[in-house]
Amino acid sequence: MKSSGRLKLEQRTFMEQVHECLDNGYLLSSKKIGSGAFSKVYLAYATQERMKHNPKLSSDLRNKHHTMVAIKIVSMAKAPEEFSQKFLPRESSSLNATYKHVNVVQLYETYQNSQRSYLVLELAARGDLLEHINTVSDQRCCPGLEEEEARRLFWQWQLVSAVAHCHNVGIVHRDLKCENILLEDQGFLKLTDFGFANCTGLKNSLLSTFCRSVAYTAPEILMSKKYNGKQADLWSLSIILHAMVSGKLPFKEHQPHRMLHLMRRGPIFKPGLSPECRDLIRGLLQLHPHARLGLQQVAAHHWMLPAAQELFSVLGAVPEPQAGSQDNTESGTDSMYPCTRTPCIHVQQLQSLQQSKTPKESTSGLALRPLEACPRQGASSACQALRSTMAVSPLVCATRQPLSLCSTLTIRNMPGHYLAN
Ligand SMILES: Nc1ncnc2c1ncn2[C@@H]1O[C@H](COP(=O)(O)OP(=O)(O)OP(=O)(O)O)[C@@H](O)[C@H]1O
Repeated sequence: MKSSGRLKLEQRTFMEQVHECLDNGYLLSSKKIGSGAFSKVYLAYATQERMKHNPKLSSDLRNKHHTMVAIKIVSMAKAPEEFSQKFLPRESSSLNATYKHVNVVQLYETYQNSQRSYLVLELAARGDLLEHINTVSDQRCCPGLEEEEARRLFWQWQLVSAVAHCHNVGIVHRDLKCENILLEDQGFLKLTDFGFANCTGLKNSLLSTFCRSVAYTAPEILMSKKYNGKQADLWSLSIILHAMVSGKLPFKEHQPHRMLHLMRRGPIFKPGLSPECRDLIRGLLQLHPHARLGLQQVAAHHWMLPAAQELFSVLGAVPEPQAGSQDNTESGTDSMYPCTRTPCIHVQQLQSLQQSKTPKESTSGLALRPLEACPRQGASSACQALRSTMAVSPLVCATRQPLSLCSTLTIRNMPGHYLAN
C-alpha cells in the first residue's frame, strides 16, 4: 500500500506531466499502457493544433482515423547518466532513421526539460508478442501459435520486413525479443525499443558491446567476441520464431557457459512442428555467424512459400525459371544453405488486380500504387500473398519487369507495399 505522502507526490508529478504535454500539444490520459526501467508509457491524444504543425503526426494519424499516441516519459532523476546521455539519444536517432516503415513504431517527436524526456510514439495498443503467444497458447491449450499465424507475423506481416528495413538503413537493433515487438489494432506488428540499437552505417563493422536479454543473445556475443550486429539480429530472430511456434525459448539458462552448452546441442522442437519450420530455425540458429541464413534467404525459405502459393493460385501466375535469372538477388547471397528462390510475378498479371488510384512516384522513376488500392472483390487474398512476397522490402524490377525480392526501393513519403504500374 502506498503511503499518502507518496501518493500525493505521484499525483503532483502526474499533473506536471499533464501540463508539460498540453504545452506541447498533447492531452495526456491517466491510462498507463506500459513501463520500463526508467520510463512510463501513457495513452495520449494529439490536439488539432499540434497536428497542424507536425506533418509526420498528421499524415500518420489521418490514415489511422484517430488521434491517439503513446507518450513515453523518461524520468531524468531516476535514469542513470548513461541512459539519458547514451541510450535515449540512440533510441530517438534510430527511430528517426527507420522512419517510416509500417512495421517499425513511429517516433513523431520528442521534447524535454531538466526533469523529463518525452517521446511521442505511434500507439500499438494490443500488447506485445510475448503476451500474445501466452494468450493464444492458453486458448488453444497448446503451447505456441499455429504455424500459419507465426508465418503471418514473422514474414507476411512483418517481422523480417521490419528488421530488413532497419538493416537497410544501417541500424542494427541488438535487443530483438518478443517483449519488444508490439501489436496494433489492425494486426500489424511494430518493432520498438531501440535503446540498444547501433548505427553501423551500411558497412558490416564489428561491435563489441553486450547489451541484451541473454535468452536471445547470439553465441558470439556470449563468448565476448567482436560481432556483426546484423548477424546477431538474425540469431535473435530465430529465437523469436522458435518462441512463436513452440511457446517457449529454445535455450534458457542464466549462466553464459551453460547457455553455450545448450546452443551447441541445438534446439529441441515440439512434436508436430513441420520439417520446413525446423529447417528454417536451424538455418538461423547456426553457431557460426556467417553460416546463418541471410534475410533474403529467410524470406525465400520454403516454410514461407504457402503465402506466395496462395498468390499464384489466385493469379494463375507461373514462377520464373530459376536458371540464369538476372533479376533474382538470391543468387548473390552467401550461404551454404540451399537457397529457395522466391518466384516472380509478372507485371501484366499484377495489372489485372489494379484499378486507378493516384500512382506514387518512386525514386526509381517507376509509377507505383499501394497494394491497398486493389479494389476488386477476390483480390484481397492475392494482395495479402503479394505483400508477403515483397515483405523484405517493397521493390520493383525495372528491367525485365517482374516483381521479386531483389533490392530496396525507397518510396518518398509513403510507407507500405506497392505494385508496379
Ligand atoms: N508505442 C507504444 N504503444 C503501446 N505501448 C507501448 C509503446 N511503447 C512502449 N509501450 C509499452 O511500454 C512498455 C515499456 O516501453 P519500452 O520497452 O519502450 O520502455 P523501456 O524503458 O525501453 O523498457 P525496458 O526497460 O523494459 O527496456 C512496453 O513493454 C510496452 O508495453
